[in-house]
Amino acid sequence: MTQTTHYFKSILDELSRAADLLSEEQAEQLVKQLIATNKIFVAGAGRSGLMGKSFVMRMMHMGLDAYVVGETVTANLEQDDVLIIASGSGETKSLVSMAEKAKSLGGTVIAVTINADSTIGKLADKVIKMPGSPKDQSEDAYETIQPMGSLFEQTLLLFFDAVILRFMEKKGLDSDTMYGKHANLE
Ligand SMILES: O=P(O)(O)OC[C@H]1O[C@](O)(CO)[C@@H](O)[C@@H]1O
Repeated sequence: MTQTTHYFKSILDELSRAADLLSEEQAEQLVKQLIATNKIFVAGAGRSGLMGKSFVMRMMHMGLDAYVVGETVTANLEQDDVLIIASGSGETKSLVSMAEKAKSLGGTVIAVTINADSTIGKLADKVIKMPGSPKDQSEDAYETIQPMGSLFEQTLLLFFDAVILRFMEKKGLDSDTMYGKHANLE
């Protein structure tokens, strides 16, 4: 095994441990919220934002009215719409302001974060706690061989994909029906 494939397996081990630490109840609440909500917005900075984008794409494939905050084409957040904020630290400044704005507009804020006691965690109506180490690992005891927020960002991607599968199960969707909404001008 080369060193790179060895690292690959170590990352998988870390993700496997992360799966055991997720809350089924919090995940189920998120799925229920997606079913009940009119419009869904997802925000995140940097790599956390990239994972959020992939989640929005699948929600669109499932027929949900979902948007990436900051994209050129997005709707307006209205009363009772949901804003999902993905932030490992829960302290990214632009996302703190966004959470405050969404609350002032009557939206429901869901924080997906490592740090439930963070500024965004405290502002949120609901917190989905992710295991892992925040990008600043200097004072964190969680063990990972990966730099900064990598483990959180990978966990986020897999968690969101698992949420998609649960939503599909509840709504009787399959890959064929969703493929009907796949981009066909690419
Ligand atoms: O998830 P956070 O803590 O809001 O940080 C945002 C982003 O900052 C980065 O460290 C890069 O600037 C990314 O790895 C991370 O996704």
